[in-house]
Amino acid sequence: MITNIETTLVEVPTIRPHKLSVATMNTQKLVLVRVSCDDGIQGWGEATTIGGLAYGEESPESIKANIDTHIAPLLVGMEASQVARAMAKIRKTIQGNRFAKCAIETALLDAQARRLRVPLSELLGGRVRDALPVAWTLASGDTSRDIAEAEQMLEARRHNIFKLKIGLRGVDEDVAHVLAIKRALGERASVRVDVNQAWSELDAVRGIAALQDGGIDLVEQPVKAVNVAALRRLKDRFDVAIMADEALHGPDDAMAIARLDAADVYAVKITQSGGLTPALEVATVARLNGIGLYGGTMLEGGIGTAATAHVCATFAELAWGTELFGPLLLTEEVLLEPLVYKDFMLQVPTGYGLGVEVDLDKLRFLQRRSH
Ligand SMILES: O=C(O)C[C@H]1C=CC(=O)O1
Ligand SMILES: [Mn+2]
Repeated sequence: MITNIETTLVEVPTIRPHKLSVATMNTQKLVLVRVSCDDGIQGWGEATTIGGLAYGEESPESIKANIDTHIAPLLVGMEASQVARAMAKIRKTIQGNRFAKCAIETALLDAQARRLRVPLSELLGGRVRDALPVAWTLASGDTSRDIAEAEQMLEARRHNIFKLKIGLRGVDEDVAHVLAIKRALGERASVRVDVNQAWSELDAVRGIAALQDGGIDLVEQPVKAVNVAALRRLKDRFDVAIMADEALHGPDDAMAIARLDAADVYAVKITQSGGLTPALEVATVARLNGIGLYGGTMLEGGIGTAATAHVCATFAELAWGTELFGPLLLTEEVLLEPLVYKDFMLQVPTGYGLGVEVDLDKLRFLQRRSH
């Protein structure tokens, strides 16, 4: 039986400013959820988002309030091992709140996988891989600093895929910045861009033409999320891969975008999808429509990152790898043992459940420091 659900907000500084077109992050606010059950088993989930309300319509504070006030009371007293039944009740009763639902589903599945003594991936159909390629985002805002950072990552064999955040500056300035980095790294790395919706369609036509010529491999969400028609026109016009990110809010969007043939690649995010099960559905829609997969992040800490890793470990094809580097952007670790990154890959945890243990002392310390 589910006996208690607790949500915790902790604010952690990033290792350097992380500049996106929608926000500059100097800290990240982690939203963590713990579900306790009467058999003594606990499960953890995460509902971290980016930039307060700058990126999406759920804020860390609204997620906490809605879980505490509206979602937890629905669940307490329910049978903890019946995860699908619990989630069906929430999905029927609660509109929206995808991030909150994701954290709850993650925690329930973590608890259930621990109960069954299997890694979470085995509850999701079973893993076909134990390690995932992992990109790093260069977003210091400074070209030479970004190049130095990329060189360090290549040298350490931690990342050889780089995603550049653009859209804050003018198109020409951004293109010059990206192409300078691509020239410096050459064939040693895959260089991709994420515009985070900042461009008009005309900007995108100009920008993508130059990026494609310069050897950039992928362009993520160049135009507004709602403008799926423009995304489709860009996909038709260019050979470079076009990825849908903010346009994807779960399986229904995945279906709609696939019907319009508007993207080459989907960024699968468990939070944006509303949970692990709907994220798997997004991936299935992609597979059935010949759309490539990429494991996305909302720059979560170790819990959300591990959860996505278990999901991505079940994908037969993962042509574009992942960007599951969230914990590496933070100055503080919330896990007792950090996730393992080596040889350009994130190792998918092998222990029961998420396969990660939360450092409760660290969490208390971070909580005190956040207030
Ligand atoms: O993809 C996004 O839009 C959000 C996020 C993922 C990596 C990163 O640096 O920012
Ligand atoms: Mn993105």
